[in-house]
Amino acid sequence: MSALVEVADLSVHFEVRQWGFLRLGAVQAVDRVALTLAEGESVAIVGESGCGKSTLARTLLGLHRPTQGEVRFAGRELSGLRRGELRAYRASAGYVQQDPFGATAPFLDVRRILAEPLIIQGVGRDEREARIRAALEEVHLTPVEELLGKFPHMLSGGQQQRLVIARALILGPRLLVADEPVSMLDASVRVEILELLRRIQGRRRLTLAFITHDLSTVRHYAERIFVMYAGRLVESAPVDALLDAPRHPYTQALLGAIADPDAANARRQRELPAGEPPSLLDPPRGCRFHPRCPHAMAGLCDRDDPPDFDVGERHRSACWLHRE
Ligand SMILES: Nc1ncnc2c1ncn2[C@@H]1O[C@H](COP(=O)(O)OP(=O)(O)OP(=O)(O)O)[C@@H](O)[C@H]1O
Repeated sequence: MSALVEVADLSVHFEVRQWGFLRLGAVQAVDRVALTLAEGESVAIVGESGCGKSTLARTLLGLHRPTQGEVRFAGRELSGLRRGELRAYRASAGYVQQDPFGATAPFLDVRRILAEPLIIQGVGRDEREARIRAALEEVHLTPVEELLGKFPHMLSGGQQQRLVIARALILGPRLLVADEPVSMLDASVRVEILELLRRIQGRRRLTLAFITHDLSTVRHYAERIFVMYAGRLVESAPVDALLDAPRHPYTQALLGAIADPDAANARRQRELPAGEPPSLLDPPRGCRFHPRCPHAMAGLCDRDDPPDFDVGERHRSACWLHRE
């Protein structure tokens, strides 16, 4: 499989200022992340709230500029794109946000919401109408005729997220970034929306980056998992290897914290280690997980940054435990 997205040594830091001028420091939301997504691959990026998942996702979409490092899409570096090229890139990369309610303008009807990206790309009226109808069919927002004139507040939460998905797909992207696409929805519609995304991903051979804090759902929706902690990528592996034999102490703790309904797995129900993720304004030296890690080695983990170690087939873990 050829690479579609290549991220190298990527850092995204946000300057924090008081009264607009006094520099307090920088939030290291994403720090020295490297990853590659293959064309047609479905991956999940997981981690606790505030670990930098959304910042990474938005940087893949060209919405944040890297502080350091680069993001390449189909071989082209995003920060080197000119305005017209960036517009073309936006057509290649769809975005499904967490909050479907806030993602659409309340005063536009469904037809107009879906027409907007097509108008920006200069698509003519007849073709627009045909593509809008096809998009609504694809996400099962039917009967199409009835839906076209509705406004977002007339739709249920699940219907609104289908609309957001239709809009993300309408320009025929090669990459779809879905940031916690079901976390604001009722439990009853979550599976439907996840199934829909999976079917569309398979049918269109899309590269799907699925951002979530919920490891319990990813087995069904991703081929590979990337685990983030405090702005860093700490482990990546094919989904079965990561869920069945996690190697990084943070992933092990995260998995242990999942309430697993399967009694055979009840022994895995542990708590995350005490403490909070560190402040990204002043992250700990060495491994960022070391203050919470049960295996932390004094003089090493609190001093030196662990590199990525190969611990299996396409399985990498950034932990000093693997150094032999
Ligand atoms: N524009 C910004 N300016 C300053 N700090 C920011 C900005 N955007 C994000 N951050 C900070 O960067 C860190 C990572 O945030 P991010 O939203 O990427 O995490 P996340 O893992 O997606 O969390 P959540 O699941 O809660 O959305 C947080 O500390 C957040 O406060």
